[in-house]
Amino acid sequence: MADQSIPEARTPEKALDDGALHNAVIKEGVSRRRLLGTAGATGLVLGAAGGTVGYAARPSEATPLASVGADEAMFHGKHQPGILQGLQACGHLVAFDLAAGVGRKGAAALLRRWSQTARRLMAGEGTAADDTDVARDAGPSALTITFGFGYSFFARTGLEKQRPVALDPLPDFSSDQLDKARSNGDLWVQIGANDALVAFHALRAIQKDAGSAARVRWQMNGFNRSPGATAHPMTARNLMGQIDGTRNPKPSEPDFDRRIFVPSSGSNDPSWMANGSYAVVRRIRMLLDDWENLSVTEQENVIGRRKANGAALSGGSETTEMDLEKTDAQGNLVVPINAHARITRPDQNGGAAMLRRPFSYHDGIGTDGVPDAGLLFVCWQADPLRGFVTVQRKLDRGDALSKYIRHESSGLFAVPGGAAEGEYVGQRLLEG
Ligand SMILES: C=CC1=C(C)c2cc3[nH]c(cc4nc(cc5[nH]c(cc1n2)c(C)c5CCC(=O)O)C(CCC(=O)O)=C4C)c(C)c3C=C
Ligand SMILES: [Fe+2]
Repeated sequence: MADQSIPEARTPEKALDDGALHNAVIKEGVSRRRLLGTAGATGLVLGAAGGTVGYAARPSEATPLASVGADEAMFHGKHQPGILQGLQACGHLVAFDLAAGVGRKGAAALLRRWSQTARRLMAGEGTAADDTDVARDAGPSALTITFGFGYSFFARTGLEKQRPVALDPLPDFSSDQLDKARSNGDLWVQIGANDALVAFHALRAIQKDAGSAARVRWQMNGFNRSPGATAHPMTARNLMGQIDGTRNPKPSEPDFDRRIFVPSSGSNDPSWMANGSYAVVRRIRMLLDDWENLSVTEQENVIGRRKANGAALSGGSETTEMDLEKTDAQGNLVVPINAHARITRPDQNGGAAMLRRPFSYHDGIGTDGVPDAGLLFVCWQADPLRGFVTVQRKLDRGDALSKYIRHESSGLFAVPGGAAEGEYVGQRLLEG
């Protein structure tokens, strides 16, 4: 897999090797305002000089835990941040609906405010006014803030002609048990950071910026493993204990851009979506009591990969190609015919691929008496019909995993390309 791993030590603007997804646009540096003159800053400098430092052992005085705070993702760029960066430890997904009468002008003003806040906070600065101080003393901590538009945004702002066909509502799937109140929305914001206070600070700032122009429709909070928690960078695990993300498309693959990002020309998308991507967001509850009642062998047959190391059941290591034809002594397929990792493969789905970049969630015990926990499944693609929908249709027809999960909410959002210097996100739509 690779690697939804979160690297432990980074050099300035270092692009990680192919496996890593990807802090390619993360640069290491002491945040101007927050860290200067603090003990943390010293730790960071030591960390940068020291190269890779394993955190598996008990932290020593030289262990630069504070280096996590120094990681900074760029707000301006070809693509919005929060798509190519490695998984972050904390996340908030939040959808907003515009207030009645706000219209295109009000929406433009909101996106301008949000972009200014995102740029400042991602650089480790405070908000332009009335900062809450929640992230005071912390560095940027790899904060990313990503903005998207839902189907309903376009009618509310009189921009129907600019609505991409790709935003047409997702089809119903037979296994869906969706809560409409926690689905879709006019606007979507994804916040991720490697520090919980930094992420919360950003969430509050975005909410406050919304003012009376938009109200929160739904919000979900998630998490991933903290950077440095494992002895070496590795693919993330989910709450079922599986290594999850192994076969994500990699930026170095020749067709990566074509699969994940809308091209500048030659597609059916409106020009304002150039270099953008479509995010499908599904809150997927894991039926953990049922899952944990299975033996490890049964669990591995559901996925088609080993739980310990993510290797395909046909053998090898995590990155060894799965042998779909391999049979055991009795002639049975070693990777079961309905195993999740078999039937989701691009070569079983007409080439359909997506970049999965999820957060786990846990909201205590549900009213049904079992954990309200699972995956905030976020996947990115240039065309959701060719990506998510194709694969989910297949899963709906017979995925061994479906007995152990429940899709509880859904969203589809058009995420425009990154803002150039001096621009705000979505400007080409709102002022085009
Ligand atoms: C419609 C798309 C998908 C949904 C929904 C989905 C849910 C889901 N998946 C896991 C765990 C794993 N998924 C793995 C691989 C995998 N899953 C999808 C798509 C969806 N998953 C794809 C496209 C792939 C990769 C296929 C390939 O290219 O070979 C794996 C195996 C390791 C890996 O490659 O990541 C695991 C484990 C859960 C728990 C889940 C819902 C809660
Ligand atoms: Fe999956």
